[in-house]
Amino acid sequence: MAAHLCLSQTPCYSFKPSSKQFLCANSSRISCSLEISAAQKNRRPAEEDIRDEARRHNVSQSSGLSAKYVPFNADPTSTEEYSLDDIVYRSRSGGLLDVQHDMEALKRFDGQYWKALFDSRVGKTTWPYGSGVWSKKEWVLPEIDSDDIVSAFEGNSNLFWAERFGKEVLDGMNDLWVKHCGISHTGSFKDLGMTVLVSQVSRLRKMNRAVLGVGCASTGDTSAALSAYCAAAGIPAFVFLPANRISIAQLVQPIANGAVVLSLDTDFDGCMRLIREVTAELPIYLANSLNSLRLEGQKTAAIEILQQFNWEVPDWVIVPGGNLGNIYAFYKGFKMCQELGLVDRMPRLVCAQAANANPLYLYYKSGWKDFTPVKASSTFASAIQIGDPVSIDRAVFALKNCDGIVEEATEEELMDATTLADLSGMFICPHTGVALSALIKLRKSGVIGRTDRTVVVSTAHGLKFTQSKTAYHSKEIEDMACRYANPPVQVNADFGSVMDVLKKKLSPLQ
Ligand SMILES: Cc1ncc(COP(=O)(O)O)c(C=O)c1O
Ligand SMILES: N[C@@H](CCOP(=O)(O)O)C(=O)O
Repeated sequence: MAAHLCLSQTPCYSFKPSSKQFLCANSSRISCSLEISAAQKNRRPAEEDIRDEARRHNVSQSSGLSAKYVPFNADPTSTEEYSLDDIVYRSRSGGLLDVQHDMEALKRFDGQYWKALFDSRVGKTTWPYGSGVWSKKEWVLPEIDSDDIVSAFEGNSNLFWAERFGKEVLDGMNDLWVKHCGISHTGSFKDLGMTVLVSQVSRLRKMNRAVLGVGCASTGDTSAALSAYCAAAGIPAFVFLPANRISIAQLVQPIANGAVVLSLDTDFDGCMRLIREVTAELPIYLANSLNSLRLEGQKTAAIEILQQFNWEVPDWVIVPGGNLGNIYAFYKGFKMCQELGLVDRMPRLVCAQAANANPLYLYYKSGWKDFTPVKASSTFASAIQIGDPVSIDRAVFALKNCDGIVEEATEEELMDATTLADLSGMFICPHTGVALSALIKLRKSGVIGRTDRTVVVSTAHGLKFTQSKTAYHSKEIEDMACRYANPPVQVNADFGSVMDVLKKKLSPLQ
């Protein structure tokens, strides 16, 4: 069982970090890996589940590693800090918080060590490392007990080579990838952050902290993830949704998972204001990305991309932005990999917004001079219909520090891009369409080169957004040409009529 201790588990602190000793550690891990496969031939006893098994193997703490809350982008002389077991979402000055890891402790292990450790965990069922998030536990919540973790083995999502879209829509782009974060437990990238937040809540409740439930404002994906993870852990969930502004598929998710669903006659920004007021008054823990814990999970998607490229850095990563937590999470994931020696540079990030909800784009275009929240109008990319993003400061920091860019997409552009992606074999959400539209523009202007390795982050499953796809293919959208619509053909159920239709379809192909 020593194998579990040193390979699947945590850095062993019994050795010191000289390069020679690292070599020893690494070679001992290799021999351990042989032992582990022999040991795994024996299944765990029938009465044991995978949590029990992890406990028996003592697959648990990352001794010596730690993390805390600090004010986001604080002055280096600041001494303000909080334990992750505190219930705190804002700094004393009212600013954002950030989870700060003990980088010196993490640096006691070199980049090779971390790469080997993370790679060794992919695709296994070992609790909790079978999750793409918890396979990076030491960089996420190093101090949480594995017993407190609430996970659906999220992450490890497909990095899809968008061969046909790249070649045909983008004029021969041959290194284009779509990171399918939405092909996930609840159908969006929010699972990555929610497993971390709900796990911490589970820990706080065991510590008898006053957390009777967890709540969020949502445009549909945060609420779905929160409800599912809370249901899995038996924790009450409360979700505030803008009435008539989210898809039916998204609305039904929290209902089905037993959350208390409040449908409010306001937009997302109004729901966000309300949940902040409510969580300040009641023992309900705030689950929106204002809570920096969420971003610790979301950042693992960036680490996973590097891992999937065998630790090579792509040139560009394009992320659709709404409340703007995710763009910072990606930055943070890439930055940690650079600082800890897993890679030697950063990709350039692009944040893509719907033109109908574009406060970050306007700010960027003003040369970062003038930020004004906007009243977001209706968009098919409904999950990013946000005019007053809580993580604006995080997003600006991220973009400034990686030579980033902000782009926008009109309704027609984003729906056309979504449809073209679907026609090339994907089935994406409109937010991914926003990111692809940004890519199309940046390719056309030559900012992104034909051979640049580019990753587009797909944030939700297309099946949540069938209403907009149906409207497009039925050419029912006012003022939109719906150029790529592919409506079904109504045809009489007799051989002659069917043959007529098929011959017409085949003739241009001959
Ligand atoms: C599907 C989808 N894509 C993109 C986003 C944008 O993410 P963020 O709010 O972190 O900018 C959201 C949520 O806002 C979302 O639900
Ligand atoms: N798209 C989000 C909006 C809220 O974002 P969050 O990351 O702050 O929770 C949603 O699905 O609700």
